[in-house]
Amino acid sequence: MAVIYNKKMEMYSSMLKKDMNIEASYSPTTNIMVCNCGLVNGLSRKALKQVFYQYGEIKYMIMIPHKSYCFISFAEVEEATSAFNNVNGKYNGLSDEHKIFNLIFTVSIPQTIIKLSTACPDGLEIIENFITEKEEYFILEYLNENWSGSSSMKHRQVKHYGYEFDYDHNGVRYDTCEPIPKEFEFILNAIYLRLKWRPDQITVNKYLPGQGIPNHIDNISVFDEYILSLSLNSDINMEFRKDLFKHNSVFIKAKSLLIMSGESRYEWTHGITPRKMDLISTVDGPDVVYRGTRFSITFRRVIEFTKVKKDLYEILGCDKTTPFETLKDNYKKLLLKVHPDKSVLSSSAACAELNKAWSVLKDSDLKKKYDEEIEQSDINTEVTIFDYLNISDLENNETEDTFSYKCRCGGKFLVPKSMVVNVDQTESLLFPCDDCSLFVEVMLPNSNVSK
Ligand SMILES: O=C(O)CCC(=O)C(=O)O
Ligand SMILES: [Fe+2]
Ligand SMILES: [Zn+2]
Repeated sequence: MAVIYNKKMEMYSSMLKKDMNIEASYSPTTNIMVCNCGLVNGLSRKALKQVFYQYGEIKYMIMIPHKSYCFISFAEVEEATSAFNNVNGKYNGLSDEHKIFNLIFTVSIPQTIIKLSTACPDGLEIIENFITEKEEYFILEYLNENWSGSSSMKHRQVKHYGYEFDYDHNGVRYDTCEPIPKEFEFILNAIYLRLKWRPDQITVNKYLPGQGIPNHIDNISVFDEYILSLSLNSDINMEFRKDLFKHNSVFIKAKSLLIMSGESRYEWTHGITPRKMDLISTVDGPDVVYRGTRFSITFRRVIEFTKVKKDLYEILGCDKTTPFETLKDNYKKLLLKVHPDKSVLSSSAACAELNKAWSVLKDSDLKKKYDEEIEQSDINTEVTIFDYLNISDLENNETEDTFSYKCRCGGKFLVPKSMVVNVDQTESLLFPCDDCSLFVEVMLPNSNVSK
């Protein structure tokens, strides 16, 4: 029997020859190419099998990443012939864009199983089943019930706890933000057991199928060395990129915890492509899986205020004594590295930081002023105020001569009574936490300061 292909099918066969160096066959073989459906348009192995299994013993299904065709191989020519006659050009029961397959017989099929790169960037760790199904359900229930107050970004919804980013001041503030709910406590504890690290800022992202998050590096001057993400309700591919050419797609299952530190946190961007499905590796070869609604909980720790402040010289990799020409060279080199046009690694924050440093240090007057400021800054270290309090806010149960107040870090602010009771002062006083770098400001009774 000779098979006659129309013009369109002839076009597919010449594409096949060009792409894969595989010949179309004008008599039946065991091999069939599905010309118009493949991984790139979301055809899964399962759907392919569903169409063909009834015609005989399927030997291979070859799916090729990023291609709109695929191959199926039967044990016998008769089986393939029957499949061809029943499926080609006919409604096959699948939905939408997959409902009609155009087929050709081929002399052979691609031989090498195409593998997706599964290497992880250094410093990236994925812990599968970090929480149980029950715990996942519990958190999802909580999030769904408490989702009001979230803000809609272009491609997802977000909600912050602990601290939120203040775009006006390019820093974080806790006073406008909901505290971390106690429902998350068991996760924080499990994280602490593992990393001896306790996050204090949480972002919950909600992605519908087709939504994603642009490639980015989490702000390095606000958050410290770990960025964690717990995935809920749907698996997903996260894209990691470094320089222009390094790209890894990492498949992240629901209930798993992603830990970014080291290179993966500081040198690779991460992002989620807005798509309804993902390409994944299976033991049989590549496949597609469809996304559901996904929640992710990102855990971060805010760098205490004093650490955030970076010396302008440090930013340019120099010091006070570096000659002007070297400063200028460094600035140019570093800018190339972070500039959005030059590299996917770009972070606009890094770019802005460099420009800020250079705008001051290139100007001899400003530089002189800045040098004087640094000398002064040992004396005027800035502090972060955790809360403004009246004496009545303080707890009286510490010791006979001391009030106390709980810090969000678990530590305490200790306030000697002698400093605040029956004192003839009209101002307020600052008291440090005994465990972290935060302060409370206590208004004295005579004070007129209202905040
Ligand atoms: O959804 C995720 O897993 C990642 C979220 C993320 O990168 C972020 O919130 O910074
Ligand atoms: Fe992130
Ligand atoms: Zn504290």
